Amino acid sequence: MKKLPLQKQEDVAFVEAMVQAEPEFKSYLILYCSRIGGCKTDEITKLILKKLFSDNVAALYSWLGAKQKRIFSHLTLAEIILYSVRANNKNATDKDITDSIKNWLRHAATRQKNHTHRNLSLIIKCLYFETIDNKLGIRQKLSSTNEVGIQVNCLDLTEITCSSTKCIKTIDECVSIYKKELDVDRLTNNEIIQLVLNKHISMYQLENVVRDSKRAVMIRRQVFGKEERYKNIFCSLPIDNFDYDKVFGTCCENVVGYIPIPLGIAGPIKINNHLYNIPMATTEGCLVASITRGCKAVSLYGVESKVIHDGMTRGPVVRFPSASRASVALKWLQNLSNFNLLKQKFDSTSRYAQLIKLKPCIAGRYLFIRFVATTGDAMGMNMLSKATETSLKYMQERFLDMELLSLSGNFCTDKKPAYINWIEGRGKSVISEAIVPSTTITSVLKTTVSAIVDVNISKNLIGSSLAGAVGGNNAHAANVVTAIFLATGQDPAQNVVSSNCITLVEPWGPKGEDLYISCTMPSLEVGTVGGGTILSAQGACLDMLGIKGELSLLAALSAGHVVKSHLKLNRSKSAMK
Ligand SMILES: CC(C)(COP(=O)([O-])OP(=O)([O-])OC[C@H]1O[C@@H](n2cnc3c(N)ncnc32)[C@H](O)[C@@H]1OP(=O)([O-])[O-])[C@@H](O)C(=O)NCCC(=O)NCCSC(=O)C[C@@](C)(O)CC(=O)[O-]
Ligand SMILES: NC(=O)C1=CN([C@@H]2O[C@H](COP(=O)(O)OP(=O)(O)OC[C@H]3O[C@@H](n4cnc5c(N)ncnc54)[C@H](OP(=O)(O)O)[C@@H]3O)[C@@H](O)[C@H]2O)C=CC1
Repeated sequence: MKKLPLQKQEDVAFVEAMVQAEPEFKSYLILYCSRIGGCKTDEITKLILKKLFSDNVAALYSWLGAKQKRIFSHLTLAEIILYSVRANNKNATDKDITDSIKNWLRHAATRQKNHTHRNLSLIIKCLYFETIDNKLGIRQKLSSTNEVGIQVNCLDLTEITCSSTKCIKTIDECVSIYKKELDVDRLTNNEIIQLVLNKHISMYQLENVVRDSKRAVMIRRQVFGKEERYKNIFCSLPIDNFDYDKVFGTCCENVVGYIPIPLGIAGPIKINNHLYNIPMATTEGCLVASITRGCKAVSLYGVESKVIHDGMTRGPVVRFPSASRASVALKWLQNLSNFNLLKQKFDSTSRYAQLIKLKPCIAGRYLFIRFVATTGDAMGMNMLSKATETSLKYMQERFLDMELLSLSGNFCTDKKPAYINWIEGRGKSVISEAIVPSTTITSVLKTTVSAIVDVNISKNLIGSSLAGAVGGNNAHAANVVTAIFLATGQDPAQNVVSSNCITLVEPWGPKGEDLYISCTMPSLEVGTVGGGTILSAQGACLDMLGIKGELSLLAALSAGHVVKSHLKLNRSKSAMK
């Protein structure tokens, strides 16, 4: 077996012999190389070179044999590269391509020195050869190759099939294969695209149909890419190095790639005597710097933080024939033994969700019931929805005239500003406090206690109240909440309610030279299991915080960051001076 990238001169000699002896193998390699991708000529060329040659072997070559190296331009592989690059970019000239090759070969020795283990060898089973050569119509020719087969990445092999610009089968044959066998293993990507374009397969069902998430994403991109206006879009949208299996059916539909967001680390910050670094995904320059300065400002005494209440909510709306019937149901709900009956039903739906409270509210013949429950380490919205639905079914057995209008009656309230969350709390209710010594106020924040207090009163208290803000008595809690939510796989839309925060500051100490600051956040909707936390990058950020399975800490941490972020107020004040 040989592996790509080729590691030794003997491997190169072997493949050279193969491509010269087996025209089909040469075509196969061209297809393989032309699907490696890239946008500009230099990038395409280097990606191909990187897939084919290790730095070890590349260091033995120069384009024309200079420095007594082997002559790369004499290789049939060089011809294959030129051909494959042009297949990607028709405008690529021989000079552009050879310049890229020369340059890449020239630096091989340095790369080799710097990254001895960088070689990303792509391994797969020879089994795929059979599938692929069938698809390409090469058939048994490569069976001899199997003994010596080059190992390549199965995904790349799949790409090869899609690279074919023509359909080998007619659309009717494709439909027949798809319908009869209900799988598309025998179809090339291009043939599947034809099935999508002809509406035999829904775009969003590709994962189910091809049973290979990455292949589905690639096909979808190609379908969209057929539209002139999207032709160049996908060059800038990454596709690789992402676990699409985790996404499908859980995090997103109709997936065509992912959006990279810069991830910064703020801190460290001391919360309840532990030091944390804070992962923040943001595109707002200055934010991480601001939070890091805030963390520095409270580093002497650290932050004390507590979760004072825990309860995720779902508030359905039901309707009765009359207000008086609705009031009977209201009374029924207020009875403790009925609560316990409902709780039994509610709790039976999950190992973790536990009903702790019901808050009914009546408006004419409409009854709103706010179910409040703890949800273990999960944010809990799906759990609440499932458990609430089961509880309501039980209630409907008691109240045959009860009509369920909506499982969410906006009395929850999820993803909308609402006083009920501000007053009653939702998710984790967290308080955090810190003391900033006078010396820090001067040296790190470069302002005064009175200036900070002044800004906090005028802006966060008076200004926000004049504006009629709900939970907006702060400077930029949403900045911190959202950046941490994105980094750690929380539901980003829940920044609306989670950013509720009131920041309070006072002069502190015998002479009032120090600053006391607190942040109260009644509705942090966070989890360390479920939702986007299952994705590996987001999981890694949770690992950085060391809080998987210890949710209260995340809540505390978020609040702690906000404490720090609010110290940024001094900066505005300085600027005003
Ligand atoms: C899931 C559906 C769409 C099914 O809807 P359905 O009608 O059962 O599905 P269908 O199989 O009959 O398909 C109908 C069409 O939906 C689309 N469709 C169907 N499936 C897909 C898919 N996989 N990917 C992409 N598109 C899809 C597609 O256009 C399809 O037409 P077709 O192309 O087949 O002719 C529907 O039940 C729905 O919209 N549910 C609501 C889900 C939702 O909005 N979730 C957001 C989270 S809830 C939340 O965050 C806030 C909340 C709820 O708490 C706020 C509150 O308090 O109100
Ligand atoms: N449905 C809706 O209306 C809304 C849904 N969402 C979305 O809901 C998702 C989050 O829902 P959520 O309910 O948090 O997550 P999940 O739907 O992923 O539910 C959590 C799952 O993890 C299991 N679990 C395992 N270990 C634990 C543990 N230690 N603590 C808690 N649960 C554990 C639960 O078990 P078990 O099965 O025993 O409960 C449950 O199956 C997000 O994707 C969010 O975007 C957001 C807003 C509204």
